[in-house]
Amino acid sequence: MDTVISMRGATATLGSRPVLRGVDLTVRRGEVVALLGANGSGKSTAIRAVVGQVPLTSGGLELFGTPLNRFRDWARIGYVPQRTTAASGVPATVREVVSAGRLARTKLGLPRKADRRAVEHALELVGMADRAADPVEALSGGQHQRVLIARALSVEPELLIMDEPMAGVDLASQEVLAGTLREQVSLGTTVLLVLHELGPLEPLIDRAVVLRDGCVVHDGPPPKAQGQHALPGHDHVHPHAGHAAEPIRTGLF
Ligand SMILES: Nc1ncnc2c1ncn2[C@@H]1O[C@H](COP(=O)(O)OP(=O)(O)OP(=O)(O)O)[C@@H](O)[C@H]1O
Repeated sequence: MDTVISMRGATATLGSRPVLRGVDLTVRRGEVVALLGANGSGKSTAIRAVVGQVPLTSGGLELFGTPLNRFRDWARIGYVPQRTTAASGVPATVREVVSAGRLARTKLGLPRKADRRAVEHALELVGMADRAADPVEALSGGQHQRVLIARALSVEPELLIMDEPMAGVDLASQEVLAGTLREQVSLGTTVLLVLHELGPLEPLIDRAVVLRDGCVVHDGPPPKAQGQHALPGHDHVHPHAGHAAEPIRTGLF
């Protein structure tokens, strides 16, 4: 099977802190892999390293079989960073934000019909087509997240990388997103996502990689959450929930 992501013995340091300490992460074509772990275990850093935003201090990384330093094919990858607002102070409509994602494909040429169609399709996939002309400031947190995911989908990526796509997302949006993801997976899209709990995505996950203190402590079937909730000391406090920081018990770690 083709290997889409191959990270070998990756180490990375942020400030003076070793955050990745020899991470092996393989994602094969068509797989859906969840990256799990407690707060601060290095999940975001690992996927930011995959998309070239955090340099590795040692180890190797290949994307689609090409070493990162020679990889140029970013339009094959859709990336949804850990939730920031899609608005970021710049007035823009939902369609403009999603179209910005498509620029990776248009290569700064004028958008063609196919590009416009891809943007509309991405909006439909996340159930936001009827809000296309609205300013992003007017959206709820969950709707923002749907727009960011539409932006990543607008490039029609072969590999979709998402950092906690369900964080701070209302139940209705969670269901829409789970459906969107299911459809992408059925089309053969490879997916790597950071999750703090499997939740509604559990049926889609082929494999889980669990990090602890920058090391992989599990790589295999997704851990069963049930029956482990009673484990002590395994709280995951979610910083992006948008309400008072209640520890969320994942039962996974
Ligand atoms: N820019 C930075 N400078 C220094 N340390 C950092 C920086 N960014 C992250 N860290 C630290 O690196 C460690 C790993 O962070 P990372 O965001 O990868 O963890 P995570 O598993 O994604 O956590 P969370 O679930 O809270 O998002 C944490 O201890 C964090 O405080």
